[in-house]
Amino acid sequence: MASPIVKESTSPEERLLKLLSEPSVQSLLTTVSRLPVFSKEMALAFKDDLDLLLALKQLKYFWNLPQSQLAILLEVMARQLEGPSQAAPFQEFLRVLTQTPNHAKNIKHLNDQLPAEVKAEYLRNADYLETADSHAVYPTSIYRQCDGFTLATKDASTIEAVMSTTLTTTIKIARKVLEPSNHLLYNIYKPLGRCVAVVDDKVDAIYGEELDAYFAGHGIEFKKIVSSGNEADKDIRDVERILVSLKKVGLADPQSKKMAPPDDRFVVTPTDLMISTLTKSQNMAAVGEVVRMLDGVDGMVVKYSTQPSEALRNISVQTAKTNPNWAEMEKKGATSKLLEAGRDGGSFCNGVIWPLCTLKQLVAGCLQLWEAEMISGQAEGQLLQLLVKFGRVKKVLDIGTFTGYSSLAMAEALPEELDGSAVLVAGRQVKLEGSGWVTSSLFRPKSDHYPSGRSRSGGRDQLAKSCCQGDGRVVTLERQEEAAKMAAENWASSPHVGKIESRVGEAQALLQALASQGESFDLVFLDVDKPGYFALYQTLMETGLLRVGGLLAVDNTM
Ligand SMILES: C[S@@+](CC[C@H](N)C(=O)[O-])C[C@H]1O[C@@H](n2cnc3c(N)ncnc32)[C@H](O)[C@@H]1O
Repeated sequence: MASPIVKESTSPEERLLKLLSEPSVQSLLTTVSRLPVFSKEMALAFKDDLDLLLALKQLKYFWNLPQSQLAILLEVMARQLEGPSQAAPFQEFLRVLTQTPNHAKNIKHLNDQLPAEVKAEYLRNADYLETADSHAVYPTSIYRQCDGFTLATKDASTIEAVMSTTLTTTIKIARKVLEPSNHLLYNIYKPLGRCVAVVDDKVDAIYGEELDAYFAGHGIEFKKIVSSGNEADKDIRDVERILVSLKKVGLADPQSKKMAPPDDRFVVTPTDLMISTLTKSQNMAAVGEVVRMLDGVDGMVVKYSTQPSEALRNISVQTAKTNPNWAEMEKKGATSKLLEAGRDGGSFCNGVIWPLCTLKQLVAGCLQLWEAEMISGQAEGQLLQLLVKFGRVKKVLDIGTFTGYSSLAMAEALPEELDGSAVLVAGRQVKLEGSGWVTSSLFRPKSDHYPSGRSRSGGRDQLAKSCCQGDGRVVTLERQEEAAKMAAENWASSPHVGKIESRVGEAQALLQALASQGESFDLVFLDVDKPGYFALYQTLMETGLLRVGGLLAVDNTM
């Protein structure tokens, strides 16, 4: 069995592939994978060689075992069946294999590198096991086996189910386990890459240093969770504390993976806030259930609410994709300030672009993505559209443009026809009565709007005015020139672009200017820096910018 692994001229991985391609090894592995290794019969059959029984119990799962663990198990097999001399080559092979970066990767990952006929044979076995003994190819743990079956009446009004779980464990009583030459712990933890140990403070006081030295000496990451060894402290709270510590080092029940560790949770939305508060609570079982429910809310809303237009979807995608530019621009001095979420930390934004950038990426602390999170997105966009339609709104003030999502969402819901002199059509073209087609780039904002300083012809001005000051209109305010620019690019492909007028500057100053022009709006959407809300609210009320009977929607207030 050992011959393929002793050819020292080839890499350990190549030797392992050779070993797996050996007909006798392939036959051994596929046969063992089909054995009922946890059964009483099997235990009794190997009662005189428990080391072999233990190796077989694990070898059954060879497909999902780390490469180095397979090497260890084959060494045990060789030793138990053929004697120490046959096992020796495996020890040397294990030494070189564990120095390769991939030794902790599962055997099934080698699949594609195997010769075609060998690979086909392993896959045939995996296919067979998938139905005959699915746990053998999809184990949740190699120490646990679950089974069950259900019977149902034809109309499924009665269902009878039987379920079982079988656990197996190995207890070894050994001396000098922490001596560097003792491989008992090494054989278990080296293939896994790390060891997490729960020890009481007495054990830590006596053996702590030796434990540290053993794992450090073997190059195995070691995490120690020390708890009180006093009898008086051993109650359910101690168990909970240990479980929380295990979760912190990344050992959680795979079923509860969605419950992000509290320290990592990036708090953005009110839902996040609830989740992070709950996960810090003590009663983890009940809390876990609630957290999972809350965690699913955003996804559910996105999935089941009306889907956004292509143009709005593109804004989400573009914002996520181009957002890293913000930090770059900040470095180059192209923006004067980072957007408010990064500065005051008090901004709550909607997490609707989560499908595009995962929470993990956000947690990675990358400010750029944090900023991308400021987009209002699908759920809020739909609500804003609903408000516009139900309120028969014609004039909207959008305070906080960012990359233009809320402006376009509301523009889409506004009445289509403007003032009769121009009709918006798909794409970027408009038809003037008595004239040909003209592109909507003619709807260039006024010089104090974004983008500023471009030349305009009188006719174009008139057209821009007639469209922007027609029945359906969104005026949107943004302090960041770059954000406003991005928004303008995002709207460009929408047939509703002509309804949007972008103004760049501090919201308070822009509001005063609008008020002095005698403007008033049916709907105001306030979505800027949260500490500034109250002053802006006062201006809106005192200047009449929000018409009597108008509607004020304020983001992130719940
Ligand atoms: C939460 S985002 C707006 C999101 C946007 N409504 C959407 O639908 O995607 C807030 C935006 O307001 C801008 N902003 C924050 N405080 C401002 C202020 N005082 N005046 C003008 N703009 C401001 C920020 O630069 C940022 O782009």
